[in-house]
Amino acid sequence: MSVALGTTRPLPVRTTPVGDPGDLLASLPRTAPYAWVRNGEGLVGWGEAARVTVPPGPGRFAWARRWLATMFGDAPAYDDVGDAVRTPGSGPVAFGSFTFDEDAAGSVLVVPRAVLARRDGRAWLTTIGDAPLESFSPLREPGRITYGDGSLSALQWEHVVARAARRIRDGELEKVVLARDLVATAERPIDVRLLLNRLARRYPECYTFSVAGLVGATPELLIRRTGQEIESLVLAGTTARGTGPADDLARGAALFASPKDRHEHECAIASVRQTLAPLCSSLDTPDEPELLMLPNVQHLASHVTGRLADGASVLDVVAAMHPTAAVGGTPTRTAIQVIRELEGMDRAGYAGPVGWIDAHGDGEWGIALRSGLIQGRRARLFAGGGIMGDSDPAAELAEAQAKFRVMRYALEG
Ligand SMILES: C=C(O[C@@H]1C=C(C(=O)O)C=C[C@H]1O)C(=O)O
Repeated sequence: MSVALGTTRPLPVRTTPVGDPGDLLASLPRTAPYAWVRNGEGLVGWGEAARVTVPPGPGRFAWARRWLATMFGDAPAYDDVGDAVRTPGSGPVAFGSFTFDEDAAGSVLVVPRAVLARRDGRAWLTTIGDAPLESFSPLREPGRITYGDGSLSALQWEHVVARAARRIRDGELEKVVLARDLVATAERPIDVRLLLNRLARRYPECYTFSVAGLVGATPELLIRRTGQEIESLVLAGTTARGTGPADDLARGAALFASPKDRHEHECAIASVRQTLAPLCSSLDTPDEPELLMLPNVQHLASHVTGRLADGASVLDVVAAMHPTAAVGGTPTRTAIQVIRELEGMDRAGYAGPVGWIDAHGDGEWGIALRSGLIQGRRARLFAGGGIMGDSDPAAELAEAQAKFRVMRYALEG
């Protein structure tokens, strides 16, 4: 069965099971795709059945929620959204990217015309409308990549870090996350699909994403909602990879024992606990973090699980959580003010929520880290880290450089 999507432009929606589609990312026909993939599972989409720019301001998530209700209806019956698969991510889906700063323009929601998905051995295809789907266009290499400073040079950014650390020592705040940008320019237009393929291959444990030009592979899951169950992976505290297994182990042990990094992590966990607790009937946050080893860095990581007390959608939970202290700071309001004052750049969607939501309010949203904003031949790349009172500017710069490696690899191969 198929029904109308939206009120002004009714379009038929159909979700049907399909055989194993192989590599989801290899199925993308065009260069401006939507993606959310980890370990070969997830959703990819293309085409646009509907797209909206979310107005900035404190009510932006509520606005987005209302827009979704007019598009999908409020908790519709599966038959009413043409959904024969009936699982999180089947039926119509919106991909979204929200700017880090609620006052910045550029948050978007897009309902792709086609979504291909795989989870737990099942695969399905959702289509919206009756027009034929786009045909495949070959992948394009971007050619040579050159890099330039974004808003601040490395040296200027180190000064900014030093100023932030001083303000923390003076007692104005406890933690602030500062980032910088680099501008990459390619010889030819950048084919986002090529970046996605490289990211997913090199960083299978991360969420490889693409929404409206924002592309990356983030290790940080802000929130997953599956019915009443929620999950989050909180990261804060970072060290580089070692020169070999023994060095990795030694660096990991030093990170685990570092009071600066443990304090930084505790700020992030506390902010997540504080925002999730009122929404949950049960919430489990580990007493101690674990080590997450990625190809470029190691992080302190805490896996948080809980059960929602009422019918909050994944976007309601995103609204409550963003920005966590992993990307903002502690206390949140002061940290946001310090970021606005010191960073000297617009973060756009970097460190903002990115992900998808279905018609039943289930979905997965990450924090858009290890990412870049792709526009034609240009890419703005972003990376940063948590600054504490005893932060060493040179070490923070080195940490940001290690994080930039993700997108540099995506561009250069
Ligand atoms: C800010 C970034 O990452 C965040 C900061 C971290 C840290 O300072 O240790 C670790 C993981 C992320 O929560 C980034 O990747 O740009």
